[in-house]
Amino acid sequence: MASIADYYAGKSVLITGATGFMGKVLVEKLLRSCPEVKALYILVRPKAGQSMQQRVSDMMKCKLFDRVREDNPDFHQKIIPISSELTQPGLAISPEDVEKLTACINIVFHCAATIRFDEPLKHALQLNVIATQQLLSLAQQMHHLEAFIHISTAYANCNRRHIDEVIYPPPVEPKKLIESLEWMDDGIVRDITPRLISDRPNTYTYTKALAECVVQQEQGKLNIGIIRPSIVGASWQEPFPGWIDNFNGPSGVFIAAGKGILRTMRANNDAVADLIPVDVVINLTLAAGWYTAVHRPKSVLVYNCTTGGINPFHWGEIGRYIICHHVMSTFKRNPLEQAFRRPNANITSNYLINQYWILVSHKFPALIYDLYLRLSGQKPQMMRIFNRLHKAIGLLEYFSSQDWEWNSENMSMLMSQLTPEDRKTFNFDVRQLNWPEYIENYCIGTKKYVLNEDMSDIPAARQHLRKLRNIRYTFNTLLLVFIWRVFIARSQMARNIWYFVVSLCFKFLSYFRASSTLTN
Ligand SMILES: CCCCCCCCCCCCCCCC(=O)SCCNC(=O)CCNC(=O)[C@H](O)C(C)(C)COP(=O)(O)OP(=O)(O)OC[C@H]1O[C@@H](n2cnc3c(N)ncnc32)[C@H](O)[C@@H]1OP(=O)(O)O
Ligand SMILES: NC(=O)C1=CN([C@@H]2O[C@H](COP(=O)(O)OP(=O)(O)OC[C@H]3O[C@@H](n4cnc5c(N)ncnc54)[C@H](OP(=O)(O)O)[C@@H]3O)[C@@H](O)[C@H]2O)C=CC1
Repeated sequence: MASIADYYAGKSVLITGATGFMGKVLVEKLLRSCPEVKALYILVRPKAGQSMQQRVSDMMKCKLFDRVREDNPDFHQKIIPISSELTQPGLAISPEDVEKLTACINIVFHCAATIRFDEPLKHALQLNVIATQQLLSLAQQMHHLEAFIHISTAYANCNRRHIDEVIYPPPVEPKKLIESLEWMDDGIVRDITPRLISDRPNTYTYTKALAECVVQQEQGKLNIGIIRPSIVGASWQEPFPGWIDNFNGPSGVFIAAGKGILRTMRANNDAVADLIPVDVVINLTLAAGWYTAVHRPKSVLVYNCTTGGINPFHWGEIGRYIICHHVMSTFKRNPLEQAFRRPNANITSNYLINQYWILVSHKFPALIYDLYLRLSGQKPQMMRIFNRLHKAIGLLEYFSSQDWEWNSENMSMLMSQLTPEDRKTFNFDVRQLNWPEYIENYCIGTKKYVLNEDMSDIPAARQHLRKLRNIRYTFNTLLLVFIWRVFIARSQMARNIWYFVVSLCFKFLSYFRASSTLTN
């Protein structure tokens, strides 16, 4: 049986979303583990004042590509950027580029999407559904296409508790929705969005479900595979542990906890925290590309790429074990710079307890800090930061307070098809994943690669934590003295206790002094 790397040798691959988190890891892994791949065509748009070329050359300088750079300093020659804006008709690809792509592409990996939970429905539909439709049309014109791999999400059907590796009927026929929304202005669409998304929490999961349906409609014409990852986190092993480049999902939570901003969060202790490392997802994606092209399954194969059913890890464990132990101790050993308070976060499933801690540990310190900023002539900012944090956490809570069960038989089937060598090179066996170790590397990764903090500045960050600890002790002592003074002024009994304690202290001191004079 030919290995995965043998299969990709001499192949031209088209990747959308290559500048994103997962896309970059896909590009890197293909270049590193399939060095004979012919060319990687990546659809890129100019963004934030940067041209397409600038963006691609910046991307290739990223630390993620260090290992590839070592193996092959000329790796950039294999990357061919194609200018494209996926929300435009024809994906805004020039006729010359269309000709080039249709003539040479063998495999398509469609990663691009908007993953924002608060995306207006029209935009999410444009990017996640209509762009997918357009890409499928382009794929049908490709003369040598062997496989089309679509990246979906395990939460596309989060309105169900048990999710099989099948494409469920869509909430609405995508074509009808596209036609209806076309004539509606943004205000009307905003008003009807909650009714449309119904039992899904956001436009993201809703449009990803519609996209799966759009992909399925092409199943007679193309060889298609759909990958459904759960919550994608930092890399486990490759190209090095802990690589991550965004604030999404758990990363933002870890950073906010490490900065001492996030002190409380709501999660269901018994629910599975279905994190999956990005390198696992990418290894499975490449293996699925190989399998789809070589074995040409009759219908679309869906791969639920999750950990819950294989190596479960619960929010409660994260709360007790990870937050209290690993995340906090990792961040105390390797503190983030300029922390607001010492890291100390707790997970609770109780709404009222969470609200209490939000008031005491979030809003009250923010208010005091903003008062200090105002008094020192600076602009208050802490309350604004906390309001944004609460909005973000509120959007994530849907996923951390419920439980899903994914069937992942196709993942096991795919593993059984790999040669022993490929099973190592394209490892997606999550049974071997050691969660505490993974989370520790994840936390360090957020410090190094998301916040770009220098590990040599750790002593200064520790010093800052010590200063915060002293501020807290001083503040608590002053608060206690103040409360006690108020209490004493109002109660005779409190005064009596106070005089009794003070006289006891004096007696103890005089005894101590007398006995030390005797021994001298
Ligand atoms: C203990 C363990 C518990 C873990 C508990 C996790 C539960 C985890 C459940 C996830 C469940 C996913 C399940 C579906 C998985 C998918 O299928 S897809 C991937 C999931 N998608 C996401 O996670 C995206 C969610 N995020 C969003 O939708 C938006 O970011 C939000 C939450 C609406 C916030 O929007 P916003 O206020 O406009 O802020 P945003 O534009 O994101 O960021 C503004 C700036 O702040 C920065 N920033 C953002 N966050 C931070 C931060 N924490 N610190 C510093 N700066 C930050 C950004 O970099 C950005 O900077 P600029 O680019 O402007 O310079
Ligand atoms: N991250 C996660 O936890 C999970 C992700 N997924 C799925 O994986 C895929 C990749 O996600 P991830 O890498 O995290 O997402 P990112 O947000 O990091 O990347 C999205 C990519 O899509 C591109 N893109 C977005 N809009 C456009 C546009 N209008 N025209 C051209 N390109 C565009 C972005 O390009 P640009 O750089 O120009 O913005 C970027 O390359 C998505 O399909 C997502 O649904 C599934 C489950 C979990």
